[in-house]
Amino acid sequence: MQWQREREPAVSPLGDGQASSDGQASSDGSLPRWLRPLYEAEEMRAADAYTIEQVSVPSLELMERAGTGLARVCAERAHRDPIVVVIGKGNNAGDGLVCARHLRAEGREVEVLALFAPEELSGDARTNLERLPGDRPKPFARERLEGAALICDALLGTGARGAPRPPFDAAIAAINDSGAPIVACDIPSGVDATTGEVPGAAVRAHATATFHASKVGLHVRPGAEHAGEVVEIEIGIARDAPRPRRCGLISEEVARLYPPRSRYGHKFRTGFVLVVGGSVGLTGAPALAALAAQRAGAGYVQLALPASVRDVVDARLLEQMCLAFPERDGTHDPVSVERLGELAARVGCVALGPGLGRTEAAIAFARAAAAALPVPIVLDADGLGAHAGELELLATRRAPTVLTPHEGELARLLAVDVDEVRAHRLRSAREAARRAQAICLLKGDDTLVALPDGRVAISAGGSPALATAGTGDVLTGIIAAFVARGMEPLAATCFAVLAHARAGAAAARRLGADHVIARDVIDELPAAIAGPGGPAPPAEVGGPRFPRRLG
Ligand SMILES: NC(=O)C1=CN([C@@H]2O[C@H](COP(=O)(O)OP(=O)(O)OC[C@H]3O[C@@H](n4cnc5c(N)ncnc54)[C@H](O)[C@@H]3O)[C@@H](O)[C@H]2O)[C@H](O)CC1
Ligand SMILES: [K+]
Repeated sequence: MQWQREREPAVSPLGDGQASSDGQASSDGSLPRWLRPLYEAEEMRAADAYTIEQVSVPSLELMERAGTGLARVCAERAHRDPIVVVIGKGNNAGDGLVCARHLRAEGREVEVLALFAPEELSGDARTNLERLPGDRPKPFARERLEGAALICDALLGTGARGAPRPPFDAAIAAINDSGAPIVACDIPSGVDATTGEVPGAAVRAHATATFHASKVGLHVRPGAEHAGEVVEIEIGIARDAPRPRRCGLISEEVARLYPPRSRYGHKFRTGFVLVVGGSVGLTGAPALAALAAQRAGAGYVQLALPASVRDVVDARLLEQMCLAFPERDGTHDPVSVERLGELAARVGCVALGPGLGRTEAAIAFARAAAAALPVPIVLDADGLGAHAGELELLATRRAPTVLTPHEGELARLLAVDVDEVRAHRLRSAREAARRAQAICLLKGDDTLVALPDGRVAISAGGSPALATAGTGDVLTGIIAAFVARGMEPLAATCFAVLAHARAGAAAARRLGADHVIARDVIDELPAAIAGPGGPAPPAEVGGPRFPRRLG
């Protein structure tokens, strides 16, 4: 298995192994089927233009459907009147005007507040201004929001670039200050639809009615925190219009790629994981990663530990094999890399880094081990720290690499400030993936899984209970197990993110989100991996196999 590089056979980390059997496009740079496509602004514009030009659907018709759906979402959420629709001057404003017309037609009291004079509106928006029955829009003023039962934000949509300029910024602040429920038209004004970045003022919506399909920016923080509930509105975009190629939401369908256990498999073949880490005082992390790997389906799990901590870890683990390795300053000695390489030859995946420590020896060891190991690795925790500012070192590896940083670790890897990563999560994850020629998983409720070619899988999240110590080690163990079982690295990483989130949510339901600890997440893994339908054993392991008698 190799990364796609010049001069090397093109084997995509997206899962060509499944491409033929599952019919999943991947090697051509499109998204696999188990990612639910998310649109960037430019991709949505292209799909829009295709529908208008190739299928001859008038742009006004698309706007009509968009505004009709938006009105439904507003009506559902406004339990009294008046509803206030605030408009800018582009097509987003046009959708808002259609929405206002439909709400008035239903007998709702609707006030339209405009930032611009009618002659400044775009063509379709102006047409819909002319079609608006009743009162004309009033110039926007903060006081006019007082008493609003609901505000519809139709200021800026996918056509916006950069921080909202005056007068948008002040209007956005006033909308947020009003205290009224807010429904955003397509995207909360101020959120970048392509990146989820929020470079200035941005509306904090309770719900977003987004047209055709969801946008990237509604699922990546900080934009995701502004979106509220996301409602997709069908507007009749042509079926064969260009589809997104860069980002998608990890869907339940990825679970189908989890390989069934063969009746004839022995413990090594059902997934052999080696956890390399541990140091004096840091023994829990490798133990958690190892336990998680085995619960996630690895048939055999070994731990390579510095000699003096071996017995400590061994006393906690029954099913996993703990090996003692040469030690320096309480952690692994770089001299042991050669032995590690020999050991790893039979291994399906190495989890490198949990509890390794940050001494000079640890750093030298992690770098040498990552460079030398000829098998897939998941690099976590101190294994990542050892590569701070040196991501390029990983690009020469000959087998897949998965990096699993949180924002602070990614900042150190890229040698930038953590605020920079926080504000540009997509860009940062892509940058690390490109420089390391690796999969870069950036943790968060909106976990991002970036590939070197810029494609990104995004987690739908929903598991705040995972914000507790040790859950990162658990995630590392799950990824390692899935890779060791033979899943392609991207599918393995994404399914691990999904299973981890499901397990965290299940543990929270059982114990309360504040009381979940990492071990509880491991306990929930079997059900989380099996999914809502329960485990699906392949026919060949469906029960005892007795010979059938004829006659
Ligand atoms: N298929 C669809 O999804 C459909 C979408 N529709 C709606 O159209 C908008 C996109 O419309 P567009 O006219 O391209 O852009 P906007 O309405 O977002 O506004 C652009 C407008 O704002 C100015 N501008 C840009 N950036 C800034 C800034 N930072 N500060 C201030 N002003 C800015 C720019 O100059 C323009 O004048 C989409 O979101 C949907 O709501 C269709 O109606 C139906 C099909
Ligand atoms: K908007």
